[in-house]
Amino acid sequence: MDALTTQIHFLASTADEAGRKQIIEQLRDLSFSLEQPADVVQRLAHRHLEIAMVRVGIDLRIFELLAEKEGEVGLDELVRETGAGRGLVARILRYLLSMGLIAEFGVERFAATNVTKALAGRGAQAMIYHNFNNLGPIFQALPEFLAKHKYQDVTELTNTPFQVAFNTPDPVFVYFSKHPEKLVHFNEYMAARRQGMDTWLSVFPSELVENAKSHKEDALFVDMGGNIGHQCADFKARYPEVKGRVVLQDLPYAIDMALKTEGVENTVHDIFTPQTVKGARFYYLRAVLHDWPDAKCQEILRNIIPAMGEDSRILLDEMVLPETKVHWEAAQVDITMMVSTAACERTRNEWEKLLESVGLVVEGVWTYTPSVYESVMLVKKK
Ligand SMILES: C[S@@+](CC[C@H](N)C(=O)[O-])C[C@H]1O[C@@H](n2cnc3c(N)ncnc32)[C@H](O)[C@@H]1O
Repeated sequence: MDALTTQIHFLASTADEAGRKQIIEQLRDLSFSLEQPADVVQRLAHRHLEIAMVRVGIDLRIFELLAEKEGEVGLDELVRETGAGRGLVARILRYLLSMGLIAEFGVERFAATNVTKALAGRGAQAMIYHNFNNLGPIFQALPEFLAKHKYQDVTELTNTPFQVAFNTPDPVFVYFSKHPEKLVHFNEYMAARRQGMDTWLSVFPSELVENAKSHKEDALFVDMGGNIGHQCADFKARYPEVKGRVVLQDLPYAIDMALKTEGVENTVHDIFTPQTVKGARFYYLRAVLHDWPDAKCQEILRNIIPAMGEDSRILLDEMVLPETKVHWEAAQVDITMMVSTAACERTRNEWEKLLESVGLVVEGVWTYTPSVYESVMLVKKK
């Protein structure tokens, strides 16, 4: 077994990202194939507990305390640093260890693993908080919601498990506009989620940006629904010399928190109103259309088209799902979109149909993540 493990570690260390993910999937399937029915139940039935305990670990800074040290950390030190009860800390550590989230070196001696270090990161922590605090109650409401609606497609923005969970008639973004404090973690996660990883900027042909015939006063890049402006900042950093305005657009609650990046204009704009920046080279929307059902996407796109000049292109930075064998990371985001905004992730066919319905066509697609199929689509008027 040890020799096999060494070999697998070697294979993974020499594989590219797609290969590494494939190894993880094969090992998962191998592990599942060894399970008896009782193992399956034990693995699945306590899934809620895992994220609750990870949140507790984050609240107590356990992952950071372990990750900050090079070597082992004793139970007494963790008790002292967290200020929590000794018995409680010991039980939390026992659970985290049993789930493979930290390492143990003998009695009451603990250390960080690569998983611990990941959970010590701000972006990962923000995602855990958002999923536990905001998505948790929605997932809890899902089974009864579906039963009540006789398992029909979820298509109405104001009739999803989200409204049940948050006891509101408002659609998600209206609700969060009124409760911006609930989105702090989400915004932080959105900003951090691709740090150090490939983004659309890694795969999109740079000549299409560099050859833009922009003047200083023309708009080069308009990031619609750009949240707090991390994509604008990345774009500016990647193309510091290219002339043209870089404009961030979002709702007031996001713009109020926006980064102040030199050369980026932070502006309030509602995607359901006509685009006011005319003739921009690129209207960029990342993970925006996946928040909306088709009819709403059509509305968003129809509000951009009149502003487009001959050279204008829409850049959709979204998942493009394959027709078969969708990876679980993508499938879980698809369900998350359904339960909160009656929206979905789309296949290439579905994207093309949606775009065609408003007179747009896909000119090119560049994919930059193997498991979630994140891709940038270059879109023009027909
Ligand atoms: C899933 S987030 C994506 C954020 C950003 N594009 C990214 O990829 O990091 C969707 C964004 O759409 C924004 N949004 C929602 N409704 C909007 C509206 N009516 N007008 C403008 N922005 C909106 C939200 O505030 C949020 O920042």
